[in-house]
Amino acid sequence: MAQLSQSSNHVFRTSPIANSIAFFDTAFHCTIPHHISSLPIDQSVATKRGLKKYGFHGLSYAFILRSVSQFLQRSPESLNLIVLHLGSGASVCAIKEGKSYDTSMGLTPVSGLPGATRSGAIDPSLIFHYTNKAEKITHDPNAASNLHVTEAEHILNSKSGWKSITGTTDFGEIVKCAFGPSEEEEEEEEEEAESEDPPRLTRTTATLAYNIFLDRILNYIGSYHLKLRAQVDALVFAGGIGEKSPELRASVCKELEAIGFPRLDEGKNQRVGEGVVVDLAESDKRILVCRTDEQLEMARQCAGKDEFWEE
Ligand SMILES: Nc1ncnc2c1ncn2[C@@H]1O[C@H](COP(=O)(O)OP(=O)(O)O)[C@@H](O)[C@H]1O
Ligand SMILES: CC(=O)OP(=O)(O)O
Ligand SMILES: [Mg+2]
Repeated sequence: MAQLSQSSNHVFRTSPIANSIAFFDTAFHCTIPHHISSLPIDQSVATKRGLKKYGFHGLSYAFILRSVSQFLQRSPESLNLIVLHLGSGASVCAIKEGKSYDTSMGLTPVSGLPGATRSGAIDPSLIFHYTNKAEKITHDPNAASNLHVTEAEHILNSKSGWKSITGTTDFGEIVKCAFGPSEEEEEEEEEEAESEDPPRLTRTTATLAYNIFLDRILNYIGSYHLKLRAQVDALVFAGGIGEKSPELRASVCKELEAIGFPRLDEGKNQRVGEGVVVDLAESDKRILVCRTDEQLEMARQCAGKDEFWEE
């Protein structure tokens, strides 16, 4: 938020007469049913402090829903989708009858899928393993203030994920290393690297990061497929990784054959054709890639407001 507000200040300074319009990346998820967005905690605390699942990447999901609806020539209200927005921050959304029904990020983007520097969902007690005063856990608020939990939160948000395992935030590099040619020399180097600090990109660390990501993605697809009662019109890949990694798409889709998704057309998967939405396999359950565009979604939502066109 600090970075965001700094860039807003820059805009106010450089373009003082321009209208400023704010978009909430959470707005798309306001349709998530109460029991899904609610946390199993004291409800009076939750309500008073606004503690619930908000979800993120909403602008991207809005763009994807509209684009897929146009591509399939079906109304958004008739569509059930499982959408994977896989970028530096990654999330999954179950769209039921054109509305967000569940999503993997929560109160903050740290929950759900792991990402470039985020841990994703973990056992919450893990944060106490990052504090040096964990033995002081207590209901006494004065003692609790010494726990340095904010540092643990920083570690889970900014010092975890791919960066913490491989030393890089670039998933493209991770894929190259995990699938690249294996050489003996490289393996020797890896053995040395394992005990090294900070973490380095080796075949072992790259494969671990890749397999963790795949495993967590499958957790959500399985869960959302069931929640949508197997009535899924399309699985959609989006975001930098979803759009550019044929390896990850192939790994995910191979597992999905078990729940009735079609076999991926490997030619189409390797060379995704032109267009905002591209089909990778034709069947009742489609597998699509969508080149998402959050900026265009904001511009489109602005352009749709009559008040901005009045003289
Ligand atoms: N060819 C590729 N294969 C796999 N991942 C890729 C490839 N090209 C880019 N990426 C990854 O896409 C991610 C960035 O995606 P993007 O949606 O732009 O993220 P964000 O908006 O969250 O910064 C980076 O992790 C980058 O490494
Ligand atoms: C919420 C989030 O992770 O955003 P981004 O994909 O831009 O990192
Ligand atoms: Mg992004």
